Amino acid sequence: MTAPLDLTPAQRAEVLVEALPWLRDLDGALVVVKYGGNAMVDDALKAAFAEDMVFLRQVGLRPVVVHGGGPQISAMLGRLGIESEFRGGLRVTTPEAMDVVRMVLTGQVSRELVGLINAHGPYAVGLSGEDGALLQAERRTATVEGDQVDVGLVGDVVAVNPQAVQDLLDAGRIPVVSTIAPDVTDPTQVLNINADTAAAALAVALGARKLIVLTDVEGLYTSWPDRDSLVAEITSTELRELLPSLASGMIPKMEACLRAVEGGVSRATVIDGRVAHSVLLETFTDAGNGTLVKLDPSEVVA
Ligand SMILES: Nc1ncnc2c1ncn2[C@@H]1O[C@H](COP(=O)(O)OP(=O)(O)O)[C@@H](O)[C@H]1O
Ligand SMILES: CC(=O)N[C@@H](CCC(=O)OP(=O)(O)O)C(=O)O
Repeated sequence: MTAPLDLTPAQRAEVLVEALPWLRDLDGALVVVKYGGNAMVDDALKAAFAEDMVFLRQVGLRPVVVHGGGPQISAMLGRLGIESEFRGGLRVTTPEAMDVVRMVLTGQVSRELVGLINAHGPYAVGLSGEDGALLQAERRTATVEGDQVDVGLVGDVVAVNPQAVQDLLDAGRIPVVSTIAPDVTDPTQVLNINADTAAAALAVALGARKLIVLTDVEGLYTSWPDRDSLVAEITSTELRELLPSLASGMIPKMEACLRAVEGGVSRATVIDGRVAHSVLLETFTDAGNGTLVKLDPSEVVA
């Protein structure tokens, strides 16, 4: 590996020293990292993401990866000639589409991430919400212009049994979670769970210190697509007010951040997965990046 040529030795040392308080503060911290399908666009970026997970693990954090794969599912559905549409940010999931969702998430996206991480050693183990009864879900509707609409086999997580993930963490592994979950009323039926939603539920159940959501945009824009409206930090109260005005893809993402901080996760951030090593920058530098969601100070229970 070559050293960055545009930094002097003193500047390089400065970067390392800047990480020290963060390394100290986050020693042993459980961090849920949601890797969105739109941020998995480029092989070099995916390899950098895998390196970041191994880095976190190596310096004493406990990363849990929850991956998406929306564009990858859409591509496979297209190849198979199965129509698909999103309503209120959620894929309308027929039984036929559900088979494809499960196949792509657990058989393709998870396998690829596990392979990239394990290029560094035997760290990653893939599991879905079905494994070890990790997740249970119930069917949900989507909100479209204030109305509740049926989106088929789509669920919301209602119960998490985090033991399977804890066991892997205790064994020094990096769990890589695919967001398929059995229906709580009929465990033989699986449901398609939005990965942002599942990541938040898992972060809360695991008592995570941080939720980091990687996407393909710099962060949250309060009046999208006005490029001047990017927010560095937002409180839960401000976010609750803003949520109804948000557009499709950002709704589940920001709802997830809100749900995480309301559930006791100290920090939830949405960061730009198109930037190589964005997780390291977010975790170990003072500037951070993206949008940080924090519980309103008035809501913090002492
Ligand atoms: N207010 C907003 N701030 C930022 N991005 C927004 C906003 N509203 C809509 N978007 C869109 O949401 C997209 C991210 O959501 P999505 O495509 O579902 O990502 P992912 O695959 O990472 O889950 C961005 O690329 C952007 O086009
Ligand atoms: C219900 C629902 O919409 N599920 C998503 C699951 C994958 C996902 O969330 O992927 P991203 O994080 O890449 O968007 C879907 O079918 O696309």
